[in-house]
Amino acid sequence: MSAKVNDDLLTERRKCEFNVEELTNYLDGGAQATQNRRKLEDKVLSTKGLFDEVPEEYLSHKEKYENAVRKAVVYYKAMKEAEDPNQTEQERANATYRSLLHAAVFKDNSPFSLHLAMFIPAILGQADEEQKKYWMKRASKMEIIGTYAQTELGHGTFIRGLETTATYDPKTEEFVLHSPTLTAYKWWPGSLAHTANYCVVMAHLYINGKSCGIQPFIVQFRDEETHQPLPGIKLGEIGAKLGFNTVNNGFLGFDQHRIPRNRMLMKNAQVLKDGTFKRSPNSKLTYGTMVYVRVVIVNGMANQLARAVTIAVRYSAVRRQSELKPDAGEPQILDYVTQQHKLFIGIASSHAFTLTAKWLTRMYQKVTADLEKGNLDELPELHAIACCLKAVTTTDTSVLVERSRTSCGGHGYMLSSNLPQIYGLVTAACTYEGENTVLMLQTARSLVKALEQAQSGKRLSPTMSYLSEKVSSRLKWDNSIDGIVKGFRRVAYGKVESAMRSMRKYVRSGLGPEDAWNMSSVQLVAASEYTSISEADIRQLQDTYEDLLGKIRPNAVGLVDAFDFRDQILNSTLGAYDGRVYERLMEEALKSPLNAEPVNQSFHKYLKPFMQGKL
Ligand SMILES: CCCCCCCCCCCCCCCCCCCCCC(=O)SCCNC(=O)CCNC(=O)[C@H](O)C(C)(C)COP(=O)(O)OP(=O)(O)OC[C@H]1O[C@@H](n2cnc3c(N)ncnc32)[C@H](O)[C@@H]1OP(=O)(O)O
Ligand SMILES: Cc1cc2nc3c(=O)[nH]c(=O)nc-3n(C[C@H](O)[C@H](O)[C@H](O)COP(=O)(O)OP(=O)(O)OC[C@H]3O[C@@H](n4cnc5c(N)ncnc54)[C@H](O)[C@@H]3O)c2cc1C
Repeated sequence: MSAKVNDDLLTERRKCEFNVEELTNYLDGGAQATQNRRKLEDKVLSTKGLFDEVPEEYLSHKEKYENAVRKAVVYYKAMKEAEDPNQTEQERANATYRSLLHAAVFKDNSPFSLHLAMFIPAILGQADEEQKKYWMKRASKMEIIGTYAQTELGHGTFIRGLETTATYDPKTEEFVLHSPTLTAYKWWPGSLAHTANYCVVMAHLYINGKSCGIQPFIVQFRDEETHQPLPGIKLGEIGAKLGFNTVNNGFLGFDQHRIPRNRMLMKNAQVLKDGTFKRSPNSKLTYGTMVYVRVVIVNGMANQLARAVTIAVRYSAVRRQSELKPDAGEPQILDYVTQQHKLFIGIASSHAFTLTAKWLTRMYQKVTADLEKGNLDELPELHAIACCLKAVTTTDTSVLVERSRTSCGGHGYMLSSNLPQIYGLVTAACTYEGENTVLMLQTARSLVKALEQAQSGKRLSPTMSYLSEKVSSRLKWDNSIDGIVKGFRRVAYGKVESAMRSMRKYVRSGLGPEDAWNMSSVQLVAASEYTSISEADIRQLQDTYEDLLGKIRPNAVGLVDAFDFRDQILNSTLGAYDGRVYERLMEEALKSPLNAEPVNQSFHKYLKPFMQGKL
């Protein structure tokens, strides 16, 4: 088949009104960063053995995992070999995140994800200097593979309810890890089942029968040579899931398993040899790894959303369907304004999330640097904002990826489009690292507090200051960017204020504060808007919006080209740069194992006897 680029895509690219490369450079952080990223992609993607001969989706559960481990090893080595010693670690990480290189290798996700995304960050954030030096030497070279084991069968959200115990034995200077009940089993950690041999375990520390809160421990659970589970360890895989099937999520139980004292990660709280417990300056510092990952997730969502809309926009430029005007031929489906509405929000949101992620990362770096100096002032605000942005970006991305999928009609339902798998990946993020409703309620908690402070005349931090603005009852609507931002602030203020009024009403009616909170929690998460925007304002806004869709239309393909994803990274029959959608759908269909023989054996075994009444 010819490698000619689809004519419609060629026309779209000619129509584009802006410099695509310039936008790509902006997203990468400069022209040099774009060149470096492309060099990295060239090197890694030319590695032998990195790709599947049989599409991942035709493998069994076990084969998928084994194949993913094979590829993870090749990929990790290729990444190491491609490292440019002249780049900083941050520059290398930026290039890796931006390109989504691992998506070329795994349609699902890597069995090493947790080692990189949580085990290493947990050591960096929770270990003291000596521990960090020792463990990072091994973990950074992957001499050991680790995961983060917090969630249990009975508790994920409520960390203080975790049942795994770590009881200090001063006689032997050891901790005894134990799972007293079935619900105490660790349940969910990625890589845990068959990949990792170490993990950071979050367990309830007891010294002399006294609770010392939830603390992190580094635990070896498989032999480094034989990979057999160690004595006192019960281990397995949790089974098939909507996605994440190559991540190897597992369960883990302890039966009086002993570990040396220095395996408690002691940056924040410490246990001395004699059993003296030294408290952390703030018990929530133990939750630091989660805060870090919530920050990283925002950037991850921006990139995954960009990938999904790239596929859907290119497909929508190639696909022609129905009639808009009689005898004018079938239009590209991208000409339907409803299609533009479905997809252009995805492009815009991806850019918004990218900018938000940059801002949030800077805030995270500042607060972390302050923490190192013993200043914890901005930790609560970082927590509140990271919770909210993680929840909002994962929820929106899930909706927008699913919309991208359905916007491709039937072909979007094919696994070969890769849209269902992208959905599987992003919707998982609505649950992991803190279930979204729970995280929104954490943010609501600090908003209510801030409003109370504003009402008592206290100064608020810049991110919350809109709660102290004098709000007139009738907002004069203004369609400029500033006006829209003001409108959003007004709506946000109205939501917090109405939720608070509702809580006060419940308290006056005799409910305790916790019950009043629960009764008002729907409002706290997404209160009906007490906004004073009128119907006429909305109509005007809608006109502006439709006008903007028309302005974006000629640039839509350019905008997604600017994300600059390689075909291998899109990994999709519908989204490739050349737009050979139909050819690719047929090529992929022919790879189905059911097409290997003209008559399937089930005909002779079942169908024929059934149809001939002999069964
Ligand atoms: C080669 C290079 C390659 C590079 C590649 C690199 C990797 C690529 C990376 C790519 C990107 C994507 C990654 C993909 C892979 C990921 C895979 C999946 C990972 C999934 C892992 C997980 O899924 S792992 C488990 C997460 N599990 C949770 O997430 C539990 C949520 N549950 C809670 O987090 C707490 O349970 C909850 C609710 C706060 C209540 O905690 P609680 O009950 O103790 O506290 P209360 O509610 O009582 O609150 C009391 C006061 O504490 C305050 N506070 C609470 N937390 C605070 C905090 N953190 N900091 C400060 N303050 C805090 C609060 O604001 C109150 O303040 P106040 O009193 O002043 O109002
Ligand atoms: C793909 C995937 C990978 C994961 N990887 C890991 C890992 O590597 N390591 C690890 O330790 N864990 C991991 N997890 C577990 C994950 O962190 C938890 O599932 C998550 O924190 C949610 O907890 P839960 O399952 O207990 O949900 P629950 O808290 O039981 O949530 C169920 C419902 O109850 C509601 N709810 C709960 N509490 C409240 C409340 N206070 N107020 C209002 N509503 C509430 C929730 O909103 C939700 O609707 C993973 C999960 C997934 C899906």
